[in-house]
Amino acid sequence: MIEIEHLTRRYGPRAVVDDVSLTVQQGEIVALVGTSGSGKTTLLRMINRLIEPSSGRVRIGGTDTATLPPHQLRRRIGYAIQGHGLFPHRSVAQNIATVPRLLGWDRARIEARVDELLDLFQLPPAEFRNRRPQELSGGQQQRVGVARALAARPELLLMDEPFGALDPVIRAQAQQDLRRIQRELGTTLLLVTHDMTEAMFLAHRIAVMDHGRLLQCAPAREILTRPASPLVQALAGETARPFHLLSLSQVADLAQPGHAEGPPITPDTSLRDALAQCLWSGRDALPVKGGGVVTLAALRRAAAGAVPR
Ligand SMILES: Nc1ncnc2c1ncn2[C@@H]1O[C@H](COP(=O)(O)OP(=O)(O)OP(=O)(O)O)[C@@H](O)[C@H]1O
Repeated sequence: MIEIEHLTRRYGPRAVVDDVSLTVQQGEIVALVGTSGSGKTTLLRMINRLIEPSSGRVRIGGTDTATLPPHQLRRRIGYAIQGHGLFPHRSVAQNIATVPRLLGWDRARIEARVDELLDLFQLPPAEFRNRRPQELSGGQQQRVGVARALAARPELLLMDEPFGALDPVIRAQAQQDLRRIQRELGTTLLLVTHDMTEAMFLAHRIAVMDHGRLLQCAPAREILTRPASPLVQALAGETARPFHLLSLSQVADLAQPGHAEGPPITPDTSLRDALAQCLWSGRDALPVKGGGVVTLAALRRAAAGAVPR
């Protein structure tokens, strides 16, 4: 668990992070979103003390981070940034092994961990272990960056726009990978993103910042249906709101008995994709694999904020 208490960072008279308090539970994903320059990166970097707070406190698993030497703290916290920050002259395996080596793990344990992570990120170890970062695609480099951040099984992973540079297809894949891996490992994750769709897909709660202040921290559905202020509403994207709401639920949540023509849709498809299929194929209902249907009428109700099930 991370407890952020009245955290403030000033540059001169100006507080760029202003009295922010936030608790993140073990295994939870919180996405930090907000206007440009609102203090998201500064808040993230105060957690691993790449930036020192002017006042306030961060506790990780009950320990006040100010009581630990920063280098020791950083070995307990994974950190992944846009552009990956891989060491160009080191192999993939050496990059991933960075923190385990600093922690003095023995060679066999490090090698086993590197291969385990490469497998987890679907990069076959025999093929990728000895490559240099420049011999990888952008998406592969990004996965190695996250694997490196996770290498020493950190209790907490901080990510700053980790998928910002990826094209939409690889980005969607990277988001799915991250969600799967986070579930498998149970890592607590704090993520800065500019992409509200990404925040909604990944996060249990979304923290919205503006001018250094935390305006609201709540599950996506609440941010969309009960924004704390007009600015939160604007940041959540007013025109995209129905589509965001649909993206939060799956066909399985809305399926009802019945029969419909055409190719079936799988129960784990998002309602947003189901709507797209209805519109594109001109159908009023889609059959669901395994039985039942999802109807355009039900999708419309869900898009207007009705909670499925
Ligand atoms: N070293 C510094 N000295 C003075 N001001 C700084 C310094 N670092 C950051 N700032 C200011 O602090 C504010 C918050 O910056 P920060 O990078 O945390 O914002 P952000 O929300 O991550 O922005 P973006 O979304 O544009 O990446 C900005 O106005 C920035 O100009």
